[in-house]
Amino acid sequence: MSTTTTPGVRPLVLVVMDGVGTGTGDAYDAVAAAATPQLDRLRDTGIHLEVAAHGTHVGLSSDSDMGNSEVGHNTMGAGRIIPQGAKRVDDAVRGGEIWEGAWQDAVAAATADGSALHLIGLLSDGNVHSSWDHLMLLLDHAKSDGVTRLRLHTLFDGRDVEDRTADRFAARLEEALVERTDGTDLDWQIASGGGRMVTTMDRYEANWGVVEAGWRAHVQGEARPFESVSKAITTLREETPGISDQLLEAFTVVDADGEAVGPVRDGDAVIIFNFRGDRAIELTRAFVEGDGFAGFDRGTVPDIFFAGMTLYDGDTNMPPVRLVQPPTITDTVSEVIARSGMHQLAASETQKYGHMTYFWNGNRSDPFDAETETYIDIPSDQIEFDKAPRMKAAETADYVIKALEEGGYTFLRSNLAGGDMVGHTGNFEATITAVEAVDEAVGRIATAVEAAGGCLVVTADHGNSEDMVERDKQGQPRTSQDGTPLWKTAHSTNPVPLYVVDYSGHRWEPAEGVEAPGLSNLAATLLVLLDLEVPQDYRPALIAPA
Ligand SMILES: O=C(O)[C@@H](CO)OP(=O)(O)O
Ligand SMILES: [Mn+2]
Ligand SMILES: [Mn+2]
Repeated sequence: MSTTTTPGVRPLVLVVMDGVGTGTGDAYDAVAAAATPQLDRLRDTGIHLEVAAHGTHVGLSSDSDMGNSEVGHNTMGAGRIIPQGAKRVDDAVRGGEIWEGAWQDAVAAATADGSALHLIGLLSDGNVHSSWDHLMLLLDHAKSDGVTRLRLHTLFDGRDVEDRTADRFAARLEEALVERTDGTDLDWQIASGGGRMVTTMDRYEANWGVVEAGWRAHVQGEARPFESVSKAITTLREETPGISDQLLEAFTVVDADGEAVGPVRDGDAVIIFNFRGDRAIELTRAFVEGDGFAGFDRGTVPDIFFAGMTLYDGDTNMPPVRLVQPPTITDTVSEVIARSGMHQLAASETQKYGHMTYFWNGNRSDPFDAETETYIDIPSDQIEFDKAPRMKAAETADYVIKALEEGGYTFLRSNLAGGDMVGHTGNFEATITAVEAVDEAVGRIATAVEAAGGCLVVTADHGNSEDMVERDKQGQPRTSQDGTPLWKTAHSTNPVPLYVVDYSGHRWEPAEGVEAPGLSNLAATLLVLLDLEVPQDYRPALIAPA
């Protein structure tokens, strides 16, 4: 039996099954297709609720927006619905603040003799990391503010939008450029690009080589040369039939003499237009950090004006200059728990480490109280995740189980990444394996929580693996030309399960009259389970003493 540092309080364990929502149970639901005896057991023994994890429930603009890890973990940790992502930028556009300050400085740099404005980001309308509309607005304002030389560095998605649409997005962008430059002497061009999982958008320092590939392509103009972005996409697809947009090799667009059309030079202005930080921060650091930068050998770093769309890391104040200021999220649930003196553990593999720490804590990397909080980062594999779909589920469970056996922690939270990361590959069979590994890990944790006389809460941050096919407007599965399913790599708008099983003898029942239960109700639920006071502005708990 474990001893906890807070007498009389049993350990509370939260497991976030990343990207494991509740689907229809049809032939494209990898969660239903997987054998999940452990989750079935939880559903039968404890409280089972379904909560919303998308759209306005997590602070996004509309209920057609799928959930994602950033907003999901922010919302779970904050206990409130905070305006998020695209919506934050939309508000700044509406109020006009976005075109003041940093934007004006970027324009000033870019319109000085011979200089250019570089826009780097994800070419997508998925609204998870970037917004198509924001990019168009940047182009409009660059034109009205007199930016004559503009270069775009485009990362292909295939993850938040239908896969194998990079060519369509590139064509749309080319059209948008023509619309704005036709009949003018504006020199605006696409200068480089690549698939987001191999170019630039690494996260949590899992693989700096990805950022280095982007740096060579966007900044130095030294990646594989192509005469145009469309030529790059066609050729790379011919070389690897069926390749996902996420994996398209980094490239540089060159002119007839083989010269890169848009490397970043001294005096230029660079803006990363992604609003989400986890996959934008590493390239940001490569631009703004001094000699201490250790990610990779940058060569000569151009002396430029740099701005990000918004703040990507609150603790390190990165980037120091941004177009839109971020929301401040205070009194998050782990801050409240830290104030009570209870000890906390956060464990996750690298791919979701910042989700369980930084996003969970309202965009703050450091513990609130280093004396009482421990963060464990379990290194993720550096291969495509459908090749090793069990990911680090077992290892993550090992840490939680060991911590429970040794005692000392009152609140232990962890993330199991497989349902989401493998779901993003669009590989249905591998996603089933990933979900089964998650199920086993949850089962082992449940056994340890029971042995410790604790309480277990299991939920998810958004859907993904439970809906693995692209659908038409009527919700019918779409197929490729050869009749095979058009596998989906993106998240979903489905609800997620919430299981509460208390092995300590406390008895709970679902709280009555909670309106539109969602992820924002989790924090109060946890505080009630810990017998701590719930801050007044939190959304209510979903359980009450029976
Ligand atoms: O991989 C990512 O960056 C996003 C999808 O774009 O997934 P998640 O929100 O689950 O981290
Ligand atoms: Mn997620
Ligand atoms: Mn995801």
